[in-house]
Amino acid sequence: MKSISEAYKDHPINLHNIIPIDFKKVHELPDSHTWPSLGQDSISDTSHDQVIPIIDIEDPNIVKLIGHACETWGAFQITNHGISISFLDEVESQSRNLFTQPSQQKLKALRTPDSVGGYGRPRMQPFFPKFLWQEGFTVVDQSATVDQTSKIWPNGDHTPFCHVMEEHQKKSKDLANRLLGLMLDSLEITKDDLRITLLGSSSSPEDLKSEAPHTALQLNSYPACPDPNKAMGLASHTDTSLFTILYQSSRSRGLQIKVDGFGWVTVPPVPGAFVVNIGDLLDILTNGRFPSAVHRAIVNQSHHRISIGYFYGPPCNSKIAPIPKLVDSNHPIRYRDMTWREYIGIKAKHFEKSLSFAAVNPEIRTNAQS
Ligand SMILES: O=C(O)CCC(=O)C(=O)O
Ligand SMILES: [Fe+2]
Repeated sequence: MKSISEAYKDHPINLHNIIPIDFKKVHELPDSHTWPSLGQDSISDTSHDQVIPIIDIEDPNIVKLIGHACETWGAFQITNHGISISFLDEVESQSRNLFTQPSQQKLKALRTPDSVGGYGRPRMQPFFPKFLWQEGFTVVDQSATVDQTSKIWPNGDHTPFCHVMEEHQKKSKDLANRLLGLMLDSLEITKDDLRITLLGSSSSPEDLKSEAPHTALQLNSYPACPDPNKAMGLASHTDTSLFTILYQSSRSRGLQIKVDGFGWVTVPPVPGAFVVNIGDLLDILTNGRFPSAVHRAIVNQSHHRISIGYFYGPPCNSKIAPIPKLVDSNHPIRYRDMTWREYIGIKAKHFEKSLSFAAVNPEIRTNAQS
């Protein structure tokens, strides 16, 4: 069975699209990074700030609150989750530390065209004619990360970074498990129902535990930008995860979610909170009940913004299909069965139209693609 990292190898990206510019040397927005058609669309409307709910994980109504947020917005912010602000500050500061290294050092950890982990531009880059104002570092495999970061920081200085990222992945995994349970409860779906869809009826509950979920930590860096209204951090997209747990630095706004009837809504940073957004895989598994959130990151002139996304996925050999209990005459089946690997292939080819390609009837579009 191929791993997901191996599945990505089937869809290599052009090297030109991987190497970020040296942002420190750029004082005017280059034409290569100027998005002419953004106009007013890039300006956030602060009056809509409170649309995406902020939920305390210890709230007695947590199941209802999470279910409502997922169905309505495909996203929410979660507080009181047990991961301390001081720890998150450390994760942010180690990420900042990596991105403030000289360009020639960071390039030593450049991901190869067919790999997921390491330093580089976002995987979505090839879908756009203009470059994004972003550089990223993806942590998938701990030993590869140790290897790559030891090239960025010679003399063993990579250890604190690697240690904190490993801890963050562990803590995020526990939180993701807890959130998944709450999301399923809100739909009256058990973990067994989910397991049978993902791994088949001959699998056992131990299989879901022993088959490690596929996860990745995505560190995003958006340096202060000379002309933010003409630049784009990460363009409109949905995540290829069950859901994503995102930490954003509290100093500057940047994340926006597209909401029907509102347009682009800014998700303001709440100190210590995570943004949770539904990804394509949970959209498919819930038969569209939890829509994958369309989102993007805009940039600003004064701050170097950092965000850290934990992409939570099912085991690598999973089948992705609507859970039968969520399909009935009122909720006709929206998506066809496929393996996760097949979906990665669809995404690599069709990007934002991927959910339509997974739909039984492509005319029935999810609101993830409006
Ligand atoms: O930086 C952000 O707020 C969004 C990051 C994001 O969407 C991603 O990493 O997929
Ligand atoms: Fe995203």
